[in-house]
Amino acid sequence: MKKVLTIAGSDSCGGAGIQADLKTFSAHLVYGMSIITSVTAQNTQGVIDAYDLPVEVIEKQIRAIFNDINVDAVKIGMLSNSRIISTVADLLKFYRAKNIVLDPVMISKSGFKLLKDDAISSLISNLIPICTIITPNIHEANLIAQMDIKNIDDMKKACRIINDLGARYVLIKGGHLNDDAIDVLFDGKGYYQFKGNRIKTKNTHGTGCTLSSAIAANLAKGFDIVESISKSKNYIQNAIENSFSIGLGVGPVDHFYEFRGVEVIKYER
Ligand SMILES: Nc1ncnc2c1ncn2[C@@H]1O[C@H](COP(=O)(O)OP(=O)(O)O)[C@@H](O)[C@H]1O
Ligand SMILES: Cc1ncc(COP(=O)(O)OP(=O)(O)O)c(N)n1
Repeated sequence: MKKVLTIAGSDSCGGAGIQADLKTFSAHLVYGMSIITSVTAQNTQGVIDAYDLPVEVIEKQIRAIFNDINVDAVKIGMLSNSRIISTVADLLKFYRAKNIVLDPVMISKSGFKLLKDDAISSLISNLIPICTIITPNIHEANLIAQMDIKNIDDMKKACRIINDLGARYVLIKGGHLNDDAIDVLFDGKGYYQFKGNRIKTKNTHGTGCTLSSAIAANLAKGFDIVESISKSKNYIQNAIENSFSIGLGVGPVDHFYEFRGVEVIKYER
């Protein structure tokens, strides 16, 4: 059994954060473990507040896992401030963690800041160089690459800039652009596009968390990066297709797994 760890915040309504990650791990038949960094009071209408755990408590959780268990992949989600970021980065380096998937969570869909403004530089200098893959959405990629992404060509350019910051693989998600939901991967040499049909729904709570956790699960299982993303893209497509309303606002995606394959286009540099 492959063992996958999420280091992220708790979402009380269960659609994003730790809860989405663990559901995704279970659906991928890997054993899920969790380090909670922050507790959010959150529902389908938005994030009401967030309470960070002391770094000492986060450190103890990480040491408890790595001192005992062989971790096959790590997904990183909400780390809200620079102290938490540097603590997590130092410990992952110390334990030589492998298959690190960094979802650089910055702001919820409802507009609540899940990462302090002054911590973005710490994320760039401490976490990007140690991750295997970073999975920013358009907004996050804009802030990291200092760009204003409007189309696929801009996504490719931002991928290159973020790759230069030290991320081995960069996957920029196109969920927030119009038209098809196309995600762009840069592997340092060439580009791949992962194409999804845009699904007309308001229920997209937890899409980013789910995609990054699925990638971590697939990397843990031994798939290469392109296969891991392809399978995960298929998973999120199904999850959004089956999303549903549970409250008055943005409902969660669901966690079914059915592999149908996805169109992948490879580009030379
Ligand atoms: N309406 C949609 N239809 C199909 N795929 C979507 C839709 N919205 C987002 N996605 C996909 O979900 C994944 C998460 O993307 P995104 O929503 O941009 O991330 P985040 O939750 O971090 O903002 C990506 O693969 C993206 O292409
Ligand atoms: C605790 C917590 N972590 C991350 C998010 C962001 O989730 P994401 O899938 O990127 O998008 P939304 O859920 O905000 O739509 C979160 N909300 N809470």
